[in-house]
Amino acid sequence: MNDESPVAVTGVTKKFRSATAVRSVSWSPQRGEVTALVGLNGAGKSTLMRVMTGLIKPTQGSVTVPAGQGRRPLSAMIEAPALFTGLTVRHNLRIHRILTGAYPDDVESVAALTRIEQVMSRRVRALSQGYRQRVAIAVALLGSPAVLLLDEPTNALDPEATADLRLMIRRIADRGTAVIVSTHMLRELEGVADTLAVLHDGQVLYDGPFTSFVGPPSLRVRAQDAEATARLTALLRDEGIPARQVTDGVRVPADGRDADRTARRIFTTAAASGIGLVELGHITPTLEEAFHAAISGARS
Ligand SMILES: Nc1ncnc2c1ncn2[C@@H]1O[C@H](COP(=O)(O)OP(=O)(O)OP(=O)(O)O)[C@@H](O)[C@H]1O
Repeated sequence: MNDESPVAVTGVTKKFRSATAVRSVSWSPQRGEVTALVGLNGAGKSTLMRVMTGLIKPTQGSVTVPAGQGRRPLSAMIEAPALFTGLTVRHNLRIHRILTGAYPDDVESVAALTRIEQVMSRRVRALSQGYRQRVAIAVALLGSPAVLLLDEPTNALDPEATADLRLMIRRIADRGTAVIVSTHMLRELEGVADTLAVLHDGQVLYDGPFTSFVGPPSLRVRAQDAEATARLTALLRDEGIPARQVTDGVRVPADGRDADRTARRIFTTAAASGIGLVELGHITPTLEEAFHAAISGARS
């Protein structure tokens, strides 16, 4: 764990009687960053979050949460928000303020951060799903937690409420909290999350910058037939071009300004050897392609 990580997960495995939900996960989300914890249904996201909160004990490994230096060390919203639906929003916040030992001023500051000031006097049961979710997050923010875990917070939200939530998550992280948000929808936190952690079958397959996950663009080359494709791949490699044969042709990494020059070299090499090209174009992998590639790599 470094100075920037307010929580460290070390070698955590969680076994249930019939399933291993989390396998040897080591992970340390960073202060001031939004981390998207992405995985298919059953990948182990909720279990990992529950272990991080201390709700369940790991079978192996440990979770270290240093003292919060005046802040609450860790707070979470997992499953349905625990709100008193017959009470007003302000009353809910005041009760949780006392339960968490937060400062009285915190009630107004979390209300401002989650933009719920205009519903403070309304009963929770009269609120829309989007506002209930905001109130639940406001409750979780009492005491300025160093780490905030949100488990599938956009479930049941409409697109507008989801967009609001994305902005809110960013604002919270910008105040120095490590915000970890689980979702099974890869694109949901694109543009908001700094870091992506891909969980599959209980294991972390990728943990790094969100923007690096898809990898660089490449050139897609298709020759007239399989024999020509294999020959072209070998010729390009002889020329020092890192060509890779794939099922539908040849891929050549091609980033930025070099891409056009590399494309011309491929064209010239093919023409000089009498290889007919059926296709030569740029491709940028999508998030989904990168995700499926990561998962199928783990399966093989
Ligand atoms: N209390 C439990 N007892 C037995 N098995 C469990 C328990 N909790 C989770 N599991 C199993 O552990 C695996 C991971 O479940 P988990 O709920 O952590 O995944 P998830 O990524 O949060 O999925 P989802 O997106 O569907 O909520 C699944 O196979 C699940 O059936």
